[in-house]
Amino acid sequence: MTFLPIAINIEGKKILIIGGGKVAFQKANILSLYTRNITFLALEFIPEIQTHFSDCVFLKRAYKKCYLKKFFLVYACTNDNTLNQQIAADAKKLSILVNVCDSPEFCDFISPAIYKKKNVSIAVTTNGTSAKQSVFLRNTIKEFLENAGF
Ligand SMILES: C[C@@]1(CC(=O)O)c2cc3[nH]c(cc4nc(cc5[nH]c(cc(n2)[C@H]1CCC(=O)O)[C@@](C)(CC(=O)O)[C@@H]5CCC(=O)O)C(CC(=O)O)=C4CCC(=O)O)c(CCC(=O)O)c3CC(=O)O
Ligand SMILES: NC(=O)C1=CN([C@@H]2O[C@H](COP(=O)(O)OP(=O)(O)OC[C@H]3O[C@@H](n4cnc5c(N)ncnc54)[C@H](O)[C@@H]3O)[C@@H](O)[C@H]2O)C=CC1
Repeated sequence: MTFLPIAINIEGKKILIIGGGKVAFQKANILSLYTRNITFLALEFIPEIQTHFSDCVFLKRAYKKCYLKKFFLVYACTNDNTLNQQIAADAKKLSILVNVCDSPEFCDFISPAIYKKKNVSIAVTTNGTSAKQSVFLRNTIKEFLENAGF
């Protein structure tokens, strides 16, 4: 796997999160540092998502390929590994960039661990190999910068 870190323009672009559990909530929380243009599609949503993202769009239904149309980025965050891989295959056919929460090798892009302050974003990735290490490094950098008065 080789992932190039880039910063992508999402102004006016719609983002779809498929899944309504803890991982979907985590992805949405990070996305919401940048946009509220988020649609959730799942059979069930945890209450935290419904409370914190009440201004977003909710589609309570089973996944079908046709729902991917018109989205710029898609996050496959269901608890069904086969379905997540199917979503990745469907997105690729439609030339939509996809993140798959349980299979880095199927990701067009991965989610870094982010520290954001105003226009500055510091993003750490491990090329998809260890989310835990990314989180540890992000937290260490954040603490360092906060202690330095940034
Ligand atoms: C490849 C990637 C794809 C992607 O999702 O984008 C991926 C994949 C996987 N994560 C797994 C586990 C966990 N992930 C987290 C948390 C985060 N994961 C994130 C990113 C990424 N995770 C991408 C790589 C980024 C890189 O290159 O380093 C963060 C940084 C950003 C975000 O999600 O937005 C976010 C922190 C958000 C924050 O704090 O801000 C925690 C909780 C924690 O550590 O705090 C655990 C439990 C750890 C434990 O308990 O051990 C598993 C095993 C699943 C299983 O089978 O159980 C896989 C699958 C696999 O690796 O095969
Ligand atoms: N990348 C990451 O940061 C992490 C990834 N994971 C992986 O993420 C997966 C999801 O974890 P959780 O959010 O905790 O799961 P969860 O069980 O809380 O939520 C799963 C969601 O998928 C939805 N879903 C299932 N089948 C569906 C279908 N056919 N159509 C539409 N929606 C459907 C459910 O309605 C539910 O909202 C886990 O299986 C795990 O492998 C786990 C931890 C961290």
